[in-house]
Amino acid sequence: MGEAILKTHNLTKDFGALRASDAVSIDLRPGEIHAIIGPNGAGKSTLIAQICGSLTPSAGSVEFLGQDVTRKTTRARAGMGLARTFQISALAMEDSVLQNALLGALGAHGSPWRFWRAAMGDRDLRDRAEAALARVGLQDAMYQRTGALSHGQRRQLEVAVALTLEPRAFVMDEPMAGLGAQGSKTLTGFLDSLREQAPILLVEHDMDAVFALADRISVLVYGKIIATGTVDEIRRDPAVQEAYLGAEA
Ligand SMILES: Nc1ncnc2c1ncn2[C@@H]1O[C@H](COP(=O)(O)OP(=O)(O)OP(=O)(O)O)[C@@H](O)[C@H]1O
Repeated sequence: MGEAILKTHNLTKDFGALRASDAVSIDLRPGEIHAIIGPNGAGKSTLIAQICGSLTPSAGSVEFLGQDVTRKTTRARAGMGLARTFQISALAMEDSVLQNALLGALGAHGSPWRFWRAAMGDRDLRDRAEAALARVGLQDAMYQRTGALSHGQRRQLEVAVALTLEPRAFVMDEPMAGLGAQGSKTLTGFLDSLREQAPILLVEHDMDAVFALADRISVLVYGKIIATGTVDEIRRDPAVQEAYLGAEA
């Protein structure tokens, strides 16, 4: 695997006396799914928020595509191709699937009606939106109301929206949350193929999904990375078993 696309260097975040991220250094390499796991309150969301720019670190830095982006806004990072998905659904439920993909392509969520009318007429944007929908398997649902999609299909649409921006890396926050067993299985298969498009930093509680998908896993406990390795290495690691996986492993 080549040079890392995304890296953190000693990323640290204090909330008063609580150190929620403690000198976290991880990287995301081309073509991989790197999962971050850890018990509730371990600092997974805090870490992702600093990587994406919605939370300022107390110390340390974030590097994306070889650039130090620690001081860049969320929007600037997104513009460079850092695609965050699934944290809060940004989909407009009353709009059609195609409209949502188009608005993503336009980077214009929340823009007035006349903007999207213009977007519908823009062949290039429309091609990009349609290609992204085809990529996630939603080409037949293009004209459906987004609110009528299943939870799993909405996740796929969120990925399509992200794809229209030609992402260089995905950061995914619990994509399996709220999906049933079948939905998780379908989404797992889909994410498996998505890593070729752009590598995925995946925070996920569903261990079946993590073990099925991850090329590498990092285990976060009390804000610190206690181990990084392949699925087998992590399953066998005594410190990980003690701190987190227990009988599950
Ligand atoms: N804005 C904040 N102010 C104060 N403390 C915070 C804040 N955000 C998070 N924390 C604390 O930081 C620690 C890490 O929280 P975080 O939400 O990052 O963990 P997590 O691993 O994402 O948990 P979960 O798996 O439950 O989502 C927790 O002790 C939490 O209470």
